[in-house]
Amino acid sequence: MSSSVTQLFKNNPVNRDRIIPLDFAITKTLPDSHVWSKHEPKPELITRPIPVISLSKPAEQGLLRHVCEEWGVFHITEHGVPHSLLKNVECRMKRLFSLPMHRKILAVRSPDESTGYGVVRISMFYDKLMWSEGFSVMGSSLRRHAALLWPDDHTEFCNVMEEYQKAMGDLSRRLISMLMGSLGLTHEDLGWHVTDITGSRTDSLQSFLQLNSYPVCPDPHLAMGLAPHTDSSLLTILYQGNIPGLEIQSPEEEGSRWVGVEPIEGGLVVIMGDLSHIISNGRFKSTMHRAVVNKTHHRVSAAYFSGPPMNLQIGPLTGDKDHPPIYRRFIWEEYLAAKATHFNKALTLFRY
Ligand SMILES: O=C(O)CCC(=O)C(=O)O
Ligand SMILES: [Fe+2]
Repeated sequence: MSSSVTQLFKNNPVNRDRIIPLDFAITKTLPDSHVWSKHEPKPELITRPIPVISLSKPAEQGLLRHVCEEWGVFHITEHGVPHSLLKNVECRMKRLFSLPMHRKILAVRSPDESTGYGVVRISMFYDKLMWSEGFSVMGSSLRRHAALLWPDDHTEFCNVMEEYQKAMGDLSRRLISMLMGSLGLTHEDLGWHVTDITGSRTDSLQSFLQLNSYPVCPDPHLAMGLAPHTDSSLLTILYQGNIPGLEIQSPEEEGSRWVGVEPIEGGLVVIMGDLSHIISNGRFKSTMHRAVVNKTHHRVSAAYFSGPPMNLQIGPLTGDKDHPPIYRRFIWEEYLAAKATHFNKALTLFRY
């Protein structure tokens, strides 16, 4: 991502005490700092299967628009990312997060940085702490941080993560084309709707990889893995292995119920981000989601966020006169800055 994003994090530093997670490996009871339910009662959970879209069946593209409007989250299968790569990523993540705390701390991100080891950035919006830790990768930060963790032995980790980022980049581009297609738009239209301030078209994606770790929790019903949020991306591709934990807000009863997104073997989860909601003029949902923890399994997930270059102007597709744009035009960087300050209220600031 551009240096202006780095600047964005510099302008919104996080208190250093709040970056280093608890040493979960030696914590046998849930400390008060991590007790959420007294603070925010957990709504009842319901189970409803999340739609599955096979990328090998072009006919299913027709389903896509409906699924994006209704759910904003879906599984994809036959996506072309080798199963062995997914398993390798999972295994490397487990190896990273199983390091002793004194090693992980060597790669801790500094208060004004976006990359490295630490709690997720949204922690700064909550009094309570989450039962999770993360490793954020952007641009060239991967090799720098991995070398701090494993001075003599980081090449394989970096190779796997780079291969994964490449696969996710290709898949993101393919999904974005499909999503535009489902709105009746061509790639050319995407150029028109996503043009830079000088008016020229660009195809390069900006991306960010967030590795999440949710250690085994002594009291999962009182803890929170990752607090409810929407993603600031165009779309996010999530690999969650085979341990459940991701939950989305029920499409029927916003705010009151959560639906568990059960992993499907070899599948990936696609989450529509705020930018898709805006580009589709509010049609596509950027669904509120969260991650819960469990008592028996260490869960890891890899979230790949993608979006347009930072200085590109984006805005709703010019609808017809019955559906005038409900959001103003802006650049992604502006949106991220608003999100860094106003978190879940940022979207409303861009409404007409
Ligand atoms: O770990 C998960 O299931 C969710 C991760 C997520 O929502 C995120 O990293 O933004
Ligand atoms: Fe997310």
